[in-house]
Amino acid sequence: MSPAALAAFVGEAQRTGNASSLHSAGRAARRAVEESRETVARALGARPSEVIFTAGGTESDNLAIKGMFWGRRTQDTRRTRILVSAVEHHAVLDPAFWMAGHAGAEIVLLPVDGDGRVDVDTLRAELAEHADEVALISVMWANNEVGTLQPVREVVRAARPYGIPVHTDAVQAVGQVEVDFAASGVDAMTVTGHKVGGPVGVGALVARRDLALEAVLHGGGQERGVRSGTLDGAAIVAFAVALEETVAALPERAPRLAALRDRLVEQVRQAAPGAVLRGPDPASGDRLPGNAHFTFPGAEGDSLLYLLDSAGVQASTGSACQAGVPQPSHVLLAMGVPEAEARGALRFSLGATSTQADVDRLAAALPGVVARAQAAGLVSGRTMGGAA
Ligand SMILES: Cc1ncc(COP(=O)(O)O)c(C=O)c1O
Repeated sequence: MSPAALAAFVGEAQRTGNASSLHSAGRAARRAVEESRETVARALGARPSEVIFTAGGTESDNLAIKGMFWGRRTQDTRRTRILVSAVEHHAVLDPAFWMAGHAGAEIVLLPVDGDGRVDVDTLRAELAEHADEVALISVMWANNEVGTLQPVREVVRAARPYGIPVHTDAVQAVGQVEVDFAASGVDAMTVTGHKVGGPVGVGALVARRDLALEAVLHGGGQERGVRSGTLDGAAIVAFAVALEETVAALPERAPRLAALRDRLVEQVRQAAPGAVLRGPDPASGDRLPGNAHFTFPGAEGDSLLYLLDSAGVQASTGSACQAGVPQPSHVLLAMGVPEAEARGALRFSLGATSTQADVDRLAAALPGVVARAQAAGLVSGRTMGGAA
């Protein structure tokens, strides 16, 4: 957490009032929450009344997918289709598929190109044929694995003539690129605290007031009745402080991160000549400035991750485990990366505290780490090209 966010968190946590209570301590807590709502709205180009506080990105995505589906379905029972990009985070994909199993939804996965960019032509074709059956569209602002910036405005333009609501998961985008809710034209947008220097376990769904959105959490009727539960004032206040700070620092940070990322890409290519950069060309401007993602032929992502960790470098594979077995990333598979290559994936994320020294440490460790991971791959038989 950023020092300012931490200080705000601690200060607010010492308050005794509950933001739903009417006594003076409660009213003071309520005021702090409402000021934070204004701050969050200002930072995201939204109105305060559009900000629904939640317990983070996963909850916001679940509220968007389930709440928009039910909201639309209630108005028109023919609307059973949920259109989502094939590279969404599991916090979007899993509620969508859950709705298929439990609420009669039909999921249409929108394909992506080799850089992970959603194919808007497929979306247009789908809408031309089935617009009356579509409940909602969800396409993320930026991909969390390969950093691809999605054509969200084009998605909105395609959807608007049919009046179909669009949700975007902007968890990764906020603080890395300019995000303006009103200008984007989307109907709902997910953000989370821990990606902007705030606490974990807090976030928001920004949603237009005229969006049909059913509650997922029922109870005390907080947050305009769509998200019941006593508000976590300390987390909300700290989230607002961090978000404001992060957005204000964007003009300085984005070019600095992009330059550092470009050097990282260059140094990784020199240190590991077989490494393949995945996602858009950094020079295209279609990629998050703080993201670099590679596959390393013949190596397992998990081996690379653990070996780098012991060299003091933290990276992420982006893939999930099922029954203890690492699965290749659905994002890379959707981009057409062969499964064997997708197994050797590593994502490097640069943030506010990243430095050239971090990149140098990675470059110094990489040749030995890749050689050891490839040797381990040979032993386990999980090598590129399916040897053994
Ligand atoms: C794109 C995206 N969506 C949703 C989430 C989930 O957010 P949270 O961890 O706040 O639940 C993440 C987490 O990193 C993410 O990267």
